[in-house]
Formats: sequence, structure tokens, C-alpha cells
Amino acid sequence: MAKITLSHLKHSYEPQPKGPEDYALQEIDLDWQDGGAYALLGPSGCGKSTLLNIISGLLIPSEGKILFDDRDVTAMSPDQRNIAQVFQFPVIYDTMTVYDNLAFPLRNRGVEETAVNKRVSEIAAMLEVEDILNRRASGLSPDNKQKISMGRGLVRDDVNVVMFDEPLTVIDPHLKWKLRSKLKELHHRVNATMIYVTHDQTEALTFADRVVVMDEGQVVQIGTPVELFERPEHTFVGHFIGSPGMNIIPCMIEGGAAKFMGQIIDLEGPIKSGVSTNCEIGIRPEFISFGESSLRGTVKKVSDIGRHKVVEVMLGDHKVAGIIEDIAPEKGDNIGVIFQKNQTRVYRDGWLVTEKAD
Ligand SMILES: Nc1ncnc2c1ncn2[C@@H]1O[C@H](COP(=O)(O)OP(=O)(O)OP(=O)(O)O)[C@@H](O)[C@H]1O
Repeated sequence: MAKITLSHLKHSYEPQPKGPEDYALQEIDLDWQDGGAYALLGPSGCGKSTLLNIISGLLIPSEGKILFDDRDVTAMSPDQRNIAQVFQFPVIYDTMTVYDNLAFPLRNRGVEETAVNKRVSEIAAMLEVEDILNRRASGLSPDNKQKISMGRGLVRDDVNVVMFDEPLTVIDPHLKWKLRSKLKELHHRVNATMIYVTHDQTEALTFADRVVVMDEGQVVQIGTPVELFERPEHTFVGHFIGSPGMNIIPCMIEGGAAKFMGQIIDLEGPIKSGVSTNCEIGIRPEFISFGESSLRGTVKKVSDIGRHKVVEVMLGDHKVAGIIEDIAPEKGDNIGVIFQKNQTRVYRDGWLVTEKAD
């Protein structure tokens, strides 16, 4: 396994890119640590596949370098890079048995049969497919086929990285969580560097120790699931992660204070210096409550979503959502809205600019 470094990486599909809008990947500098479980998360079109193809060697970046353990592999073919990939759709040989499918990547590298047998048995045990090893792959259910496909990705222990590209797309929703937790468990056992590409926050947050969030060709934050939830560094992360996402409302900055609807809003900490007309307050619905407050609004909607209720309140022209577990106000009520101070942040041009309270 290897540490993977992306250094000043940029990519445009245009032969002669002019401005940033011509780049599918803006400048990316990133280290993927050896043995880490990473998710690459972002909406459709943000550049995930482009980045994956650059790491695997299917695409040569317009600018920048890829290093595996500080060795420049930018000009190397996918084969030379020694990578395992698991795709959206299972890649297995239908006419072979499950055993032969799992053994294939090892036999292909000339591994001798005793070692093949040992490793296939280990992987089969981890995936809990020992009882179907002698079955032909053609008769397997889609989730078993994808399990075998994952097994083929994990069977070699000499690869630099295992990359999963939306591997649960074809899996029934009720089986997804099973395979997802299986993959997490496998990471702990094989200790490989893994990159899991998805647009689904649940998949990313349950699989990965660290999540790389992308938007419009940029990495907007790298963090643990808790960090992404607690302190989004960009409004995109706040909005994309969470259900509902972070409330983002415009504000004015005057004399170091943030004002919304003419009132000073208490913040987690001081605002870093800088100038912009595009300033916003971000606060997650989990940290909004209702009661005595000079910030008043009208309840627009109350949704009961099981364990808790989501209350949407109009503050002037701006809607904010709060999550509450006890008795909710009713539609049309005029209520006070309280922002939990240590969770109230300011973003300038999308980027977090409040300092963390001690
Ligand atoms: N072969 C190509 N030629 C030209 N433009 C491309 C090509 N492949 C991707 N793009 C563009 O590059 C940008 C990033 O696309 P990419 O497929 O990497 O995103 P993605 O996050 O993987 O999206 P998805 O989840 O839909 O696959 C998009 O604007 C896309 O239209």
C-alpha cells in the first residue's frame, strides 16, 4: 500500500483552456495517507470520476503530478500503477466459479497455488461467501456478484490502493447497509488504502475515516465525518451534509459584528479580517431552538420525520429549519428563534471566517 500525493493537479478536457470555467478539476493538492479509508464525496459533475481516472492512470492530468510514496507515477499506465478498482457494476467472469474469480487476480500475477488458496480462503471468510465458492458466478444474485467483485479488488495485498466507484449502485436498498458495513470491516482487516467514490453522504460518512468533499472541481473540505458535520469549512459542505442541511442566511458585517434583520447575532468567535459583500451566517437545524428571542418569525411548515420534527420558520424572506424532539409549534404561529451561540458561524464568499471559541 502507498501514500498517494496529488500535487498542483489540474485538468481540463478542453485542448486550450482559457479560464477556470474550462477546468473540470481546479488546482488540487492532497495527500491520501497509507492505509487510510477515504471517501470522495460530491454531487454529479463535481469531478470525482475525473480525479479517480487520473489516480488510476486512465487520464493524464493537464497539469500537476501524482506520486505514490513520493515516486512520480504521472506518466505511468494503469497497469504499472498497481491499483485495484471496483466499479458500479460487478466485473466478474460468469462462466468461472466464485473461487476462480477470486483467484484470478492472483494467478494473473503468477502467485503459486498454495498462496492463492490461502488468500482466497481468507477473503472468502471475510466476505462470508465460503459456502458458494464452488458455484458458477452466473447464477449469483446481484449483491453476491458485487461482493465477489469487491473480493477481487481486495484479494491482492501488493496493490497501492483499492478504489471503489459507487460500488453499491446496483444493490437493493435493504442490502446496501450490509455491504457497506462489510466493507468498513474489511478495511480494518486488510488495512489497505481505500478510496470510495460516492455522491451519497450516508455511504461516505459510514465508510470513511476521512471524507474529501468536492464541489465544482475543487476540494472544499477534508475531514472526519464529525468535523464535516460540526464545523463545515464551506457553505457547500454545510448544505450538502446533514438532513436538512445547514441553514445559510445572508448577513451584514458592521464593526466586527454580524447583523441579520437589523439585529446583532451572537457568534462562536470573532470574525477574521477581510472584505466582501457576500457574507452569510451558517447554523445547523440541530442547534436552533424556539422560545424567548427578539428574532421572531412565522412557522411555515412542521414535518414529523419519526424521531424528531423539522420546523420551518420564515425570518423575513429567509427560511430557517430547526429540529426539535418535544412539542412543536404549529403552522402560522409567531415564535422566537434562538441560535446556539457556539454553533453560529459566519462565511465569507462561501468560506468559514469565524474563529472557534476556546
Ligand atoms: N470526457 C469528457 N469530455 C469532456 N468533459 C467531460 C468529460 N468527462 C467529464 N467531463 C466534464 O467534467 C466535469 C466533471 O465530470 P466528472 O464525470 O468527473 O464528475 P463526477 O463527479 O464524477 O460526476 P458523476 O457522478 O455524474 O459521474 C463535468 O462538467 C463533466 O461534464
